[in-house]
Parts: sequence; C-alpha cells; structure tokens
Amino acid sequence: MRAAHLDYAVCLRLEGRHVLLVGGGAIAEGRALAVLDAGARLRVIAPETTPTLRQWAEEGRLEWLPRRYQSGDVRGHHLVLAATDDTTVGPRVAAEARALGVWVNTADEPELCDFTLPSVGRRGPITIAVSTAGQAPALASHLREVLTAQVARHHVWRARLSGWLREHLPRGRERQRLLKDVATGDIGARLARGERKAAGALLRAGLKPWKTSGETP
Ligand SMILES: C[C@@]1(CC(=O)O)C2=NC(=C\c3[nH]c(c(CCC(=O)O)c3CC(=O)O)Cc3[nH]c(c(CC(=O)O)c3CCC(=O)O)/C=C3\N/C(=C\2)[C@@H](CCC(=O)O)[C@]3(C)CC(=O)O)/[C@H]1CCC(=O)O
Ligand SMILES: NC(=O)c1ccc[n+]([C@@H]2O[C@H](COP(=O)([O-])OP(=O)(O)OC[C@H]3O[C@@H](n4cnc5c(N)ncnc54)[C@H](O)[C@@H]3O)[C@@H](O)[C@H]2O)c1
Repeated sequence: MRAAHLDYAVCLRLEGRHVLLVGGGAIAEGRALAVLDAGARLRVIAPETTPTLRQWAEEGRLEWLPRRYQSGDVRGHHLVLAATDDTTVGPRVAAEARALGVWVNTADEPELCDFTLPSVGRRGPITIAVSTAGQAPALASHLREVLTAQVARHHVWRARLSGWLREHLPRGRERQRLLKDVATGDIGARLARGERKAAGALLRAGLKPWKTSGETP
C-alpha cells in the first residue's frame, strides 16, 4: 500500500494562464476541455489528435503543434499535463517541468505527479471533486456520480444568490448573517422547498439594514 499522505486539494484559477498538454488522445481531450473551461491558454503537442481536439485547434480555441514532445517544450508554461501512450514521455516531461519549477501531472504515474486530478462533477458554479489520494480512481468516479446527483437545482440557485449578494453588499457581520441564512437558514430551507415567494420576502427583510443606510444595490 502507498504511504498515507493525503493529496492537498486546491481549485486553480487558470484564466489567461499558459497550459501545456502533451498527448492528443481520449484522456488528453478530457484534460483539454477542463482547462479550456477554466479559461486557460492551451498548447497541445502531439503527432495525432482526436477529431474534437483538431476541430478546437481549427477554431482557434487551442494551439496544436503536430509533432512529438521535445526538450524545452515545457518552458513558458505555468502548468503541464502529459497523457500519451508512450511510457518514456511522462518521465521526461516530469523531469523537465520539475527542473523549471513548473507543476506537472502525468496521467498514469502518480509518483511523478506534483498534483493529481480528482474526479469532477459540476452543477452551475458548484464543483464536486473526489480524490482517493491515487488509490482508487474508479471509486472516485463512482462517488463523484453519486454525490453530484445530490446537488439539486435549489443548491445552484442558492449558490448564485449568494454570489450576487457577495458582489453587491459590503463585507461585514450583517452580510455574513444573510449569507448563512441563504446557505443553512430559513431562506435556504424555503428555496429548497420551492417556496420562492416566501424566500423572497425573507430576503427583502434581510436586506433592510442596507436599505436604511442607503447602501443597497
Ligand atoms: C478521477 C480521474 C480523473 C481524471 O483522470 O481526470 C482519475 N482517474 C480516472 C479514472 C480511471 N483511471 C484508471 C481507471 C481504471 C481502474 C483503475 O485502474 O483503478 C479509471 C476508472 C475509469 O476509467 O472509469 C487507471 C489509472 N489511473 C491512475 C493509474 C496509475 C496508478 O494508480 O498507478 C491507473 C492505472 C493504469 C493501469 O493500470 O494501466 C492514476 C490516476 N488517476 C487519477 C485520476 C489520479 C488519482 C485520482 C484519485 O486520487 O482518486 C491519478 C493518480 C493520476 C492523475 O492525476 O491522472 C478519472 C475518473 C474520471 C471520472 O470518470 O470522473
Ligand atoms: N489518469 C487516468 O484517468 C487514466 C485513465 C486511463 C488511461 N490513462 C493513461 O493516459 C494515457 C493516455 O491515454 P489515451 O487513451 O488518451 O491514449 P491514446 O492512445 O488515445 O492517445 C495517445 C496520444 O499520445 C500521443 N503521443 C504519443 N507519443 C507522443 C510524444 N512523444 N509526444 C507527444 N504526444 C505523443 C499520440 O499522438 C496520441 O495523441 C495512457 O498512458 C493511459 O494509460 C490515464
């Protein structure tokens, strides 16, 4: 069994960051979609790619260099993902990335990875991510399915409402109280039951402190 260290979970903000993907098969395509969704600037290096990756290249969503990985390719990137069918490539990419201080994931050699990828489910702004510290990817995938199915539409509304309130109200104890109410209090419970009118009334009452001080949106 592997050592008992747990992987450290983060959610990376990749907007505008340079990401290198080595490989262009099915696994690489999944990685590409995820980093593009996060707004990264993606370069793919692979002699062959899936039709979808080729199409994204033609549409200018990513840059495809149709060749094998070469020394030096890592330079200039913030993050590197390798997913090829050649077992000699991952270790080379990982060593070069390490030497340059660039974070690297190789799809099937956990001992070479600076970070591992969890199984991810999305509902609006909500992300469910399951990691098993590299021990059981298939179980991570199964749990992700089970857990994501539990995120209901009202959770998504509540997340969006909370985001709106955070954007429009100044920080402070009053705002915190209102946000907690949306998350776990009466407003949340009403929204969960589909009682949107009643929730709206509670919300308007909760917004009073800002109405009177003239700070409301
Ligand atoms: C979650 C997911 C995310 C993703 O890839 O995006 C992911 N693997 C997924 C599926 C999956 N992978 C494999 C199987 C076959 C069953 C099995 O072997 O168990 C299945 C199941 C399937 O395909 O259904 C094979 C496999 N995977 C790794 C090894 C090497 C090793 O363990 O040594 C081998 C053996 C290769 C071989 O024997 O040849 C390694 C890793 N796989 C990871 C992530 C990282 C740890 C995640 C964690 O901590 O849980 C890590 C360490 C590297 C990394 O970060 O990529 C994605 C589910 C996506 C989804 O459905 O949501
Ligand atoms: N982590 C996971 O979840 C997981 C699951 C299954 C498989 N894998 C692993 O991911 C890897 C990729 O799997 P796949 O199904 O996408 O493979 P694939 O055969 O569909 O694609 C391989 C890709 O690698 C490219 N390639 C080969 N040599 C290259 C080189 N020198 N430089 C750049 N690109 C090169 C090929 O052109 C092709 O695009 C495999 O090692 C597989 O074991 C990982």
